[in-house]
Amino acid sequence: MAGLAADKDSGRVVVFGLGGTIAMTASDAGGVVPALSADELVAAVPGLAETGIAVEVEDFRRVPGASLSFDDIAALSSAVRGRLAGGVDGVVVTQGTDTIEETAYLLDLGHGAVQPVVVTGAMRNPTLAGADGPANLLAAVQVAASRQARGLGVLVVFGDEIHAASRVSKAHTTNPATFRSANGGPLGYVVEGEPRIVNRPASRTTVAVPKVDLIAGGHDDTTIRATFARAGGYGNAG
Ligand SMILES: NC(=O)CC[C@H](N)C(=O)O
Repeated sequence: MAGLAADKDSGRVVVFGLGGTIAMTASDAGGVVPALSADELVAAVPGLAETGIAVEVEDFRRVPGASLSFDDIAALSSAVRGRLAGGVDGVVVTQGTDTIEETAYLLDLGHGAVQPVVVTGAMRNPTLAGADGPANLLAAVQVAASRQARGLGVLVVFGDEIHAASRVSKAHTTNPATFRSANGGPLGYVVEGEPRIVNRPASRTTVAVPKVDLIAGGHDDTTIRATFARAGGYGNAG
C-alpha cells in the first residue's frame, strides 16, 4: 500500500543532507569541513543496502549547524512537506549537532503529516576512531521507514535512542550520548535495527508558524511597531 511501510525491510526514505560533523572530511588547510554529499554519506553506511529500504538523497546544504538560517529551515520544511505529499514513508535530515534541537523543533511545529521526520548527526567526524555518523544514519533511516514511528512527528535519533523533537536537547559538548530528553526520557530505542517505541505521548502540538523577525535591543517604539507589522505576527524584542 502506498505510503505505508512495514516495520522493517521495506519502505522509501529521503535523506536530506545539511552538513555538520557527520559530513566532515579533512581539509587541505587543516581541520575538517562539511564536504561530503548526501550521496557519499549514505554510501558509507554499512548494512544500509541490506535493510531493503529504498533511500533517495537530497544534497540540501553543506554547512556547520550554526550556519543554518531560518530561511534554510523554512526551505527545508517546504521541501520535506513536498516529499511527504509525494508518498515517501519517511524523511531523514542530517546536520550539525549544535542546532539539531532547533531544526527538529521548528520542523515539528509545522509537521502535520503522519510520516516520521528524523533528524540526526554525529559527534565524531568520519576521520576519527569510533565515528558515530554511519550508525546514527542507519538507525535514523530505520526509524523513518518504521510503522512504529508514524504519528510521532519529528524525532531525533542518536545513539540508538529515539527522542521527541519537543523534548530533546544537546547536553554535552563531546560525548556521543549527548542528546537527552529531560522531561520523560526517550520515546524509544533502536534495538539491533528494530525501532521500539516504549513511551508514546498522548498528543502533540502543531501550530501555524508565523513569520517572526528578531529585533535587536535599543530600538524605539516606531521601529518595533513597523517590524511587528512586517512580520504579520509577533516579534521578539531583545
Ligand atoms: N557534532 C557536530 O555536528 C558539531 C559540529 C558543528 N559545531 C556543527 O554543529 O555543525
